[in-house]
Amino acid sequence: MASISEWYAGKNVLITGATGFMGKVLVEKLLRSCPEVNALYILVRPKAGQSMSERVQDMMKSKLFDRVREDNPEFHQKIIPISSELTQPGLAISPEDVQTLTSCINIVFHCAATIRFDEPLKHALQLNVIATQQLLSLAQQMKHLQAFIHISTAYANCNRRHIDEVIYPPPVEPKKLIDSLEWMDDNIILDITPRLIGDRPNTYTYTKALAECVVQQESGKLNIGIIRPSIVGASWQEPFPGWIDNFNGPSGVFIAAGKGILRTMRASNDAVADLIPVDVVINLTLAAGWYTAVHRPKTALVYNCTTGGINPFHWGEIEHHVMSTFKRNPLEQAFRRPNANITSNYLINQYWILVSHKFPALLYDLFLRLTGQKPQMMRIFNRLHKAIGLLEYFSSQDWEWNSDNMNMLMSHLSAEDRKTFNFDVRQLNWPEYIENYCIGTKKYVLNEDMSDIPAARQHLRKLRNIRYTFNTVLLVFIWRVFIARSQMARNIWYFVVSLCFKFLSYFRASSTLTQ
Ligand SMILES: CCCCCCCCCCCCCCCC(=O)SCCNC(=O)CCNC(=O)[C@H](O)C(C)(C)COP(=O)(O)OP(=O)(O)OC[C@H]1O[C@@H](n2cnc3c(N)ncnc32)[C@H](O)[C@@H]1OP(=O)(O)O
Ligand SMILES: NC(=O)C1=CN([C@@H]2O[C@H](COP(=O)(O)OP(=O)(O)OC[C@H]3O[C@@H](n4cnc5c(N)ncnc54)[C@H](OP(=O)(O)O)[C@@H]3O)[C@@H](O)[C@H]2O)C=CC1
Repeated sequence: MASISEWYAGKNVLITGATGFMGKVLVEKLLRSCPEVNALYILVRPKAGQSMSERVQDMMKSKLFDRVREDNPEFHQKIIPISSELTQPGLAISPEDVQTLTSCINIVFHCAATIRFDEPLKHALQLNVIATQQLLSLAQQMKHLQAFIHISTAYANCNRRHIDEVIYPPPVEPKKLIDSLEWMDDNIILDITPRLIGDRPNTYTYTKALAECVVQQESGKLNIGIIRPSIVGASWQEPFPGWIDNFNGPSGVFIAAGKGILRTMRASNDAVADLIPVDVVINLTLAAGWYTAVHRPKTALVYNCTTGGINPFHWGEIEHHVMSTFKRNPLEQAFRRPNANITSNYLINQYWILVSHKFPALLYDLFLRLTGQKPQMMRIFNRLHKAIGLLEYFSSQDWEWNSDNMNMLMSHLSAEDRKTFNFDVRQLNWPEYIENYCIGTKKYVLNEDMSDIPAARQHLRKLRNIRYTFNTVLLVFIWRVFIARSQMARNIWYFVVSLCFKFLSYFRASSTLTQ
């Protein structure tokens, strides 16, 4: 049987969400490990004043593509951007492009989605569900299509504790919801959203569950695979360790902790931190594409792509390794020395928010005002609290995912494919991974230079001295207020001093006797 890269040789691949975090890694891996692939058609929209082609040019220039560029400087010729806005009817693809896609595509990877937890329901539905529906209709017209791979999330069914590799009944019939929301006013939708999402924490997980159902309903005669990654983090090995380019999920939390801004967060020390490296997810996705096309399973196969059941690591351990990495490799211009703690206790967390977040922010903003600058720290903390508030649901509890299909897929790979498309997370060394992850946020998200680490360490020493000075001043102040003004405090103070004196005299006398 042909190896995975042999199978991709000569194939035309359609990718949605190719400008996103996972999409980019998918494009890079395909070009690097399947160099004979014929063409990658990517659906891209213009954004933030940049045209579609400018965005694709920028993407190809990024560091992520360094290894591909080295192997094949002409790699960009294999990337064919197609203008598309997924929220528009017909995905806003021109009739000529539809013609091209339906006549040549062999495999589709659907990565595009809105992953914002606070997305209004109507928009999340439009992108995560209706766009998926439209893409499936387009796929039905593709004459040479061999597989359709949909990227879902392991948290689509996070209202269950144990999650099997099956498509669960949807919380509501997607078509009925689409029809109802079409005529409803935005304010009414906002009001009924909590009732609709029920025991799911946000519109993201809710619409991703509906999307899985749509994939099942609209699949017709297509060969379908569904990948459900848990919390996707920086790369483990490929194209180089620690690659990450966004603030999503844990990355933003790590950065905020490394900058000394985040001091406390609600999370359970003992809960499994189900992080999965992005290269693992992409290797599994490509292998699943190959398997789906070659073996044509009778029903859509779901792959839970998680680490918790295979090689568990906990939030408490993550906290320890993140802090120790950022102490050794500090971020530039930290606000305070990194010292974040997680706790599952609501009141303790609120106390530390007050003492370690709000109070320093107030002081710093006061300092900024006094020096004629614009106060900004309180605003930053408010945004941070909103973001971590949305993540706490995932860091405070455990889920169990069945991963039989992931194991089954691995057993079908040749020894060579298992190396090239490695998704065996038993080999993952967590402390090393977390260290590379944190360094990756420094290098690739914040674009900080590793050669500036001595200066960053010097800055941390300065912050430590400021803290010591501040604590000393505070102590003297307390002395003045309480000890100097109250007779009882003075008595206690004299009692403590005389006790220390007696202890010292006793210690001196006994050490003279033993000589
Ligand atoms: C040591 C402790 C260990 C414990 C550690 C526990 C970790 C516990 C993780 C659980 C993780 C679950 C993950 C579920 C698994 C999925 O299924 S994955 C899907 C993951 N999705 C996400 O993570 C999306 C979550 N994010 C959101 O929903 C929205 O970004 C938020 C949080 C509501 C914020 O919205 P917003 O205030 O409108 O801000 P947003 O537009 O996103 O960003 C504004 C700007 O701030 C920047 N920014 C965002 N965050 C930051 C930041 N932290 N710092 C600096 N800048 C930032 C952005 O880059 C952006 O810059 P510009 O592009 O404007 O230049
Ligand atoms: N990141 C994670 O931790 C996890 C992600 N997933 C799933 O993986 C997939 C990819 O996620 P990730 O790469 O992190 O997400 P990103 O937000 O990084 O990427 C989303 C992609 O979708 C595209 N997109 C969004 N809206 C539109 C639109 N209206 N028209 C055209 N394209 C659009 C974006 O394009 P543009 O650049 O133009 O905005 C971008 O390419 C998603 O399906 C997500 O649900 C699952 C589990 C965890």
